[in-house]
Order: sequence, then C-alpha cells, then structure tokens
Amino acid sequence: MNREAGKADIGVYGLGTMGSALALNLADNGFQVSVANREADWIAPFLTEAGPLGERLQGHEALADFVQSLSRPRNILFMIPSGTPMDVMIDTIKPLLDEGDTLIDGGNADFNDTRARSAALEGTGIHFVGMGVSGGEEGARRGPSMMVGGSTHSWQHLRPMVEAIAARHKGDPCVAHVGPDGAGHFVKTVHNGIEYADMQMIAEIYGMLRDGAGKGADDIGQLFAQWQNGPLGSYLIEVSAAALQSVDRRTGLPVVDIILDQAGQKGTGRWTLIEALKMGQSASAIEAAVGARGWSSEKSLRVAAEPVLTLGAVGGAVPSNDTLKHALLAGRILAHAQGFRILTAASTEFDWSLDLARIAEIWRAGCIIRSVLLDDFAAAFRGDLPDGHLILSPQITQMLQGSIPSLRKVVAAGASLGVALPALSASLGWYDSIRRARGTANLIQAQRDFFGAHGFARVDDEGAFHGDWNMIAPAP
Ligand SMILES: NC(=O)C1=CN([C@@H]2O[C@H](COP(=O)(O)OP(=O)(O)OC[C@H]3O[C@@H](n4cnc5c(N)ncnc54)[C@H](OP(=O)(O)O)[C@@H]3O)[C@@H](O)[C@H]2O)C=CC1
Ligand SMILES: O=C(CO)[C@H](O)[C@H](O)COP(=O)(O)O
Repeated sequence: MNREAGKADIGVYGLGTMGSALALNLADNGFQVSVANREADWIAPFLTEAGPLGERLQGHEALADFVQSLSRPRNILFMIPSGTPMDVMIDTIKPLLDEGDTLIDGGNADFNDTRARSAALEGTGIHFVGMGVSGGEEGARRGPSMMVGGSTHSWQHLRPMVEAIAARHKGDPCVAHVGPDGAGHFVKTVHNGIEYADMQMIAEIYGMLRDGAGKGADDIGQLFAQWQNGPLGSYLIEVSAAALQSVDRRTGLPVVDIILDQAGQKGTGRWTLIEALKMGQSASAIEAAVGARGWSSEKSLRVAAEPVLTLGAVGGAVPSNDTLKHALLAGRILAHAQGFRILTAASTEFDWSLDLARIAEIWRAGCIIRSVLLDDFAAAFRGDLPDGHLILSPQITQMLQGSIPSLRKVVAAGASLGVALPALSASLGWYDSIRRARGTANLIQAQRDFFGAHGFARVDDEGAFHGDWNMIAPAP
C-alpha cells in the first residue's frame, strides 16, 4: 500500500465494542490507524489500553483532524449503530472528503439503506461500502469474517487491509468482495437470519432435554460439548455448551437458569425474512426463529397461559441423544439451504452475480455461524449442483437421508410431549413441501378461482382457465 508520509492507512470511527477491536486488529497487522469517537472522552483510555499497539494508533477529537490524518484516497470505517446515525455521519463528513475516498459502514445496516446511500453518493466521487462484519468482539479483534459490498475501486484499496485482519480457514482469508452497493450487507443479513434459525434450533433441543427429559443445564452442556466433535461442530454449539456449563457466582446456579427467558433482537433476522418474503421465498426456519423471539418477549402472556392452557402433553418418550443430534443436523442443513435460496433470489433480483461457493467459504471461519458443515456446502457449490440448489447436491442429500428420520422422530415427540419446536418443525415442513413433485396448491388455485375468479393453469393444456364449479351446495 502507498501511504502518504505521516498519515494513517485507515480511519476507524466509533470506538465501541466492534470499532475498538477492529482498530486494534488493524494495528496488530501493521497498519497505521486513526481513530475517532462521538464521545471524545473515550479516545484517550482506548489509546492507553492499546499498550504497545498505541504506536500505530492516533486519536483525533475533531472530525476535520481525523480526516486530515488519513492517507489519500481515504478509507474511513464506521462502526456505529445503523440507521440515522450513519446518515448524519455521511452528511457531516462529506464536505471534508476528496474524490476517490471511501466511506465504509461496517455495522449491521439494512441493505436497502446501503443501496440508497450508495446511490446518493454516486457522481460525487465518494465511494460507499456496506461491509458485513461477523464474529462478535473476539472475531473483530482476532479475525472476523467480512462481506464487502461496493465499487471495485474501494475493494482494491481495502483488500490488503481486510485480508490481513480476516479470520483464515486453512490459510484462506474469510473476506470477499461479494458484489456492488448493498450486496455485502444483504449477505451479512442472511448470515444473521441463518444464525437466528441455528440458535433457535439449538434452544429447541435444549428445551426437549430440559422440559421433556428433565435434564439439568450442566448435563445438556456436556452433551453439546460431545457433539462439538462431529458433523455438528460449530461455534454456536461450542458457545451453547460453554454457556450451559457456566455457573452464576452469586447463586451457585447454572447461569442459564437465572437468565430471563426473553430474547432480544436488533433487526437482521426480521430483515432477512422481510426480504425473503418480498422475493416470494420460503424462509420458514428463519421465520420461526424470529417469531419465537417475538413470543419469548410476551412473558406475561405465557405466565398467565401456563395454568390455563393445560392441554399440553399427551405422553411419549424423549428420543435418544443420537436422534436429537441428527435432528439438529437436518434442521441446520435445511436452514442453511433456505438462507442460500434467499441469496440466489437476491442475486437475480438485484443483478449481483453472488458467488455462493465463495460466500460459503468465507463463512467457514471467523463468523458466528461457522461450522464444519460450511466446508461441505462450499464443496457442494464448487461441485456440480443441479440448478444451484444446495438441497439437491448428492453430498447434501446423502446427509439428509441419514438425518431426516431423526428430525421426524423429534418433531413427532415434541408434538406429543408438548415441547415447542417451531424452527425444527418448520424446516421439516419445508423439506416435505419441496420433496413432492405434486403438492397441494392445486386446491389453493381451485379455491382462489372459486371465490375470486382468479383462474388457474391446467396440467394438460396451455393457457389460463376457469373452473366449472358445478357442485355448489344449495343455500340451507
Ligand atoms: N456487537 C457485535 O457483536 C456486532 C455488532 N455489529 C454492528 O456494529 C455496529 C457497532 O456495534 P457495537 O460496537 O457492538 O456497538 P457499541 O454500542 O459497543 O458502540 C457503538 C459506537 O457507536 C457510537 N455511536 C452511537 N450512536 C452514535 C451516533 N448517533 N453518532 C455517531 N456515533 C454513535 C458510539 O459512540 P459513543 O461512545 O459516543 O456512544 C460507539 O462508539 C452496529 O451497527 C452493530 O450492529 C456487527 C457485528 C457484530
Ligand atoms: O451481527 C451479529 C452477529 O453476527 C450481532 O451480534 C447482532 O447483534 C446479532 O443480532 P441480534 O442482536 O438481533 O441477536
């Protein structure tokens, strides 16, 4: 990289959890980094805590000084909340920039906003990058997975830095220029949608073991830890196992037992779903996961309902640990397949030419959904995939053949025992829908034509038809 003398390679604005960690990661990899923050008081403590890395860091309280400290063309990474704060920052910093400079939004932004921001900056000479960053604080500090959307110009300048700080899978940096404008944020949004589904399905298996089998958190955590060494090996199983085995110092109880059962959400799961639905895609496992977080927040309703809605279980046995493991594997495969279908649809809709194999590859390390399965998915996409459908890859169908029977047993047991398994059930429902060459939508079309004259297509002729609905029962 050609850096102007005395200037920094990149500016990081926003010294919260993610911004601080990324700034340190960049400095650790030999880059000169300028930092700034809305509350300037945070800058000095950050530089002090950086220790020896402080030599490669410079802090600036005034935005103009921060901008002036950067080598041109400038790269400025924002790690701030999405939405209005980003718009305000763009408006404020724009007059201080020169042609060729790049603004990078590394937060979890709605890709529609990213597209709008890119379009608004078009013709100004200033480039806008929407970059999805995954891996949480530890990932940001030691190696995140990054999904970059924006111009080739920006990618050329950013590439050496993001490749240096990214997580690596067998030496391959987990970062890619996935497409223009909002592509990076869209891919990160779908990553989070899959994350929601995976987290929910793990929680459902936990529910089966806790509420169906009466097992304690520590036992379940130990079981999950065993699953880590197999096809379920993943960051989310690892953290779930560790969380379940952690003990609250105040009470001596498992930490999970003292946590209120109301899940938060900041929007990415919901956005995945909204965009999927807009494109006519099924994302049933993700929808169930978003819905489950919503229902979890209705605590008072659930407390009131428990003594009233007593028709819960009709009996039955909790399936074996092995069956639960394979059910989770099937659910995970199906949720990923849904996520990749959304990416395929978006690629067509927005003309992005998304490289699904590369996306699977950059999710193999650093990000929250990293798992051994992603290596299989990447290989499947690199191989001979019928029409790009992950679920039809011979390797994946073989895995499903071994695990779908377990998913059926677990979903059936959940229904019988009264244990809620919305995401696992939804993934099975999707599997059973798409594996039928002739589904039941013929009756939906009949109903639509019957009451609304909407017409239908025939299996034996071309064109649009109306039914001869000649069996209307006489009014009573
Ligand atoms: N935490 C995570 O695991 C991940 C977070 N993200 C995304 O990264 C972004 C940052 O998240 P995170 O670091 O966790 O958040 P934090 O809350 O830790 O930090 C937020 C930062 O944004 C600044 N900020 C807040 N409001 C404004 C504003 N109106 N104008 C300018 N700056 C503002 C804060 O400055 P001040 O100190 O002055 O308040 C602070 O520097 C978010 O978009 C988040 O969705 C992405 C991946 C993972
Ligand atoms: O992007 C992330 C991980 O990939 C963030 O941790 C994000 O906050 C997770 O979403 P939510 O807060 O809605 O659970």
